[in-house]
Amino acid sequence: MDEIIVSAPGKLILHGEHAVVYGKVALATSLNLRSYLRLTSSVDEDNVSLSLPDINIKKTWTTESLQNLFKDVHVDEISQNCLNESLVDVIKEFTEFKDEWTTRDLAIVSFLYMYRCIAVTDGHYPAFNLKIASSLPISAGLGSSAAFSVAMATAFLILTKKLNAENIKHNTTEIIDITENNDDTPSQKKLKLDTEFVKKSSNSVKISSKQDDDHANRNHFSDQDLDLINQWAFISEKIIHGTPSGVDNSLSTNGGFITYQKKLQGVPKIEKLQGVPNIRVLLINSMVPRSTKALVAGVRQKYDKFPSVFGPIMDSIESTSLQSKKILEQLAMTETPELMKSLEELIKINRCLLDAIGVGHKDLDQIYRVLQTHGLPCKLTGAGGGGCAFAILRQDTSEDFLKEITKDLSSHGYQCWETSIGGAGVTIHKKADGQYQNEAQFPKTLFD
Ligand SMILES: Nc1ncnc2c1ncn2[C@@H]1O[C@H](COP(=O)(O)OP(=O)(O)O)[C@@H](O)[C@H]1O
Ligand SMILES: C[C@@](O)(CCOP(=O)(O)O)CC(=O)O
Repeated sequence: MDEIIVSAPGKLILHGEHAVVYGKVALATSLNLRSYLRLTSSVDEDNVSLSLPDINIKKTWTTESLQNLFKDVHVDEISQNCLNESLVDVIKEFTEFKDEWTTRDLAIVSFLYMYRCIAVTDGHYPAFNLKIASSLPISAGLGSSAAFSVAMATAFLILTKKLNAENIKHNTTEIIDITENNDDTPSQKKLKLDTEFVKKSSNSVKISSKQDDDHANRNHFSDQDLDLINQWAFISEKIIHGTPSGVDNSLSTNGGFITYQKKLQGVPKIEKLQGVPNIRVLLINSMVPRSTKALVAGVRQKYDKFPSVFGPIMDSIESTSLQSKKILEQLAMTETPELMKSLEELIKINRCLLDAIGVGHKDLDQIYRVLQTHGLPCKLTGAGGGGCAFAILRQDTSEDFLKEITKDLSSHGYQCWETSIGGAGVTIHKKADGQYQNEAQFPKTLFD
């Protein structure tokens, strides 16, 4: 069957979570865990179907019902630059989760919003099946919502040919769409899907890490395409999160290593770091689910109550980002015990700062204690309140040492694994020899 498959990575914030919401610099990198989106032509050609197996959601709407829903929305009210709150309200009313809004429900609102704003063009409502399945743990601080948003924005932009035309060959797969009749025949209009991208090395995104070269080779978006994807993904993040800083979607779009700073006015400052060393990272999942939206709102409340206390803490968190960035740059030359020690010290310091703003959790404390007995400092990553923590491993860390740590952590019910970082951002998976590139990494549920 004709299809589009795209994927977008999760992220690891090394330093700067929460502070980044207040305009401070964050230091972050992409993960090798990704969310995969598969868009196929609809068997029942009047339907739009959404399948989100990771959060147990399956929904189908007729294109006619969606047309009715959005009949009063004017094109000039739609833009990737700002969230249309009244459109969100219309969708919330329609989806019937009227009282208790969970983040999970907001995935549907975000889908319908993006469908209307990107997939509908010239009053034409396309029918299709869309599925998103992730190898990322959801709501664990690794940016699953951003990966979800980036993958969705990209697929809709491809579907409607809104990405840089120079980059796209219009000769590949096709999807059947019967909602628009040509002449008097109840005909099927064939909508071309642009799944073949021509390599354009002059403006393709630069991957700063030495790792994950196969991902890097698949990424041929222009900077302009990436900006458009990122802008739309940010809108989706706003629906799911409320007040995101934009660091997660920027990283999921671009991949690699970045420093990110939100500006109160104007575009955020994103610096792509080049030549970052091949650092080893251990990820630990506390298995405690939490909501970024609730945690960010909780910090905001306390910040507003005690600005003179929270302001300097946010400044200090920013300093951990900036100092660590400098160390990473030095590490690119050579790994010395002193530099590794400084990186570890900053991790310990920031962990205390994050505790001070109230985003710790007793299971995270337990993880810190277990790793400390092995001499490994670690900190939470993402919004905290549970979710994931990470530790940086020295290059000579042995397998036996890692096995011991894993055993210790799993005896407390925590998962841990070494992960590779700095890989490619949003990627289109093309078929070669009857197989998709990196198909082995796709979650099984993508094809169920
Ligand atoms: N694979 C997915 N399928 C469906 N929804 C997803 C998926 N990944 C993320 N989401 C959306 O993002 C939300 C999780 O976002 P959040 O709480 O910020 O956690 P994270 O730290 O993983 O980004 C989910 O509740 C859902 O709305
Ligand atoms: C806490 C914060 O800095 C990061 C949240 O990351 P995550 O959603 O927990 O993956 C919020 C933000 O940057 O929007």
